[in-house]
Amino acid sequence: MSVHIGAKPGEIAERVLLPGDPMRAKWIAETFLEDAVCYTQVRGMLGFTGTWQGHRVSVQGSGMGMPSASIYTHELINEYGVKSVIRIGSCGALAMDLNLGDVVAAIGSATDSNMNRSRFDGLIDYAPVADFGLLRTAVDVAEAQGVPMRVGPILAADAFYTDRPDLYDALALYGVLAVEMESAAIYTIAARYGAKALTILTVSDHIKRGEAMEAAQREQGFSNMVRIGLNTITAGA
Ligand SMILES: O=P(O)(O)O[C@H]1O[C@H](CO)[C@@H](O)[C@H]1O
Ligand SMILES: O=c1cc[nH]c(=O)[nH]1
Repeated sequence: MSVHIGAKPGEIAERVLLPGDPMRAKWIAETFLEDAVCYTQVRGMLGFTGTWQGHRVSVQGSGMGMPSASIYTHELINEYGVKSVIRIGSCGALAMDLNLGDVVAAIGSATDSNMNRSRFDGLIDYAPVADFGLLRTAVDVAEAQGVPMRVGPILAADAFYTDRPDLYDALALYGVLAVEMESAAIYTIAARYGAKALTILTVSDHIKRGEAMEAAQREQGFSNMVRIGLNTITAGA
């Protein structure tokens, strides 16, 4: 096992979906995967391996925020040989033409996190971006599924509750679609260690309009996103 994942060598697939919420990992494993087996319960951050249409896939909770997501991304790639990860998350929309339940793929991720500033001594504003191949596949998969998927930049924020909504307004002026809390770290760590990463999100809240999804809406919206994630990560397998 690694420090934070209780799997034995070989128990985790090379392709991993990464929801923030460990209970979403359980729901995905139980709802979509065949023969799913739980390989870790360390800190309650559940992980499962099963098959999707005959292809081996794992789904691992990554927690909330970049410090937590960094730990899981680092250990999956460096301790378990994971080659590609797709974050499957919820987000708050900034763009006025996004609605609750819409699916967003993050081409790149602005961040207010200090993690990358300290990596580059504050001298470079590194641009965390999605793997182009995964993104291109996801666009094709979403189209084939008939699910409209918006592709654009997002913000990975350290704080869920912000004192600076004016900064969100400014980011929206620059085309930033939505806010979540992990993508910049996942993109950066995947790039650093030679793995592929993508973030696909469902709009659970509209930050500017003050709207939030009902529980029933979440399940349907999240199902579209999970199928896009599974079909994308197993494409060409
Ligand atoms: O739905 P998940 O994947 O947890 O993602 C979003 O939800 C959490 C905040 O409620 C943060 O982790 C944010 O990024
Ligand atoms: O508003 C939101 C909704 C989901 N996730 C976030 O980080 N913010």
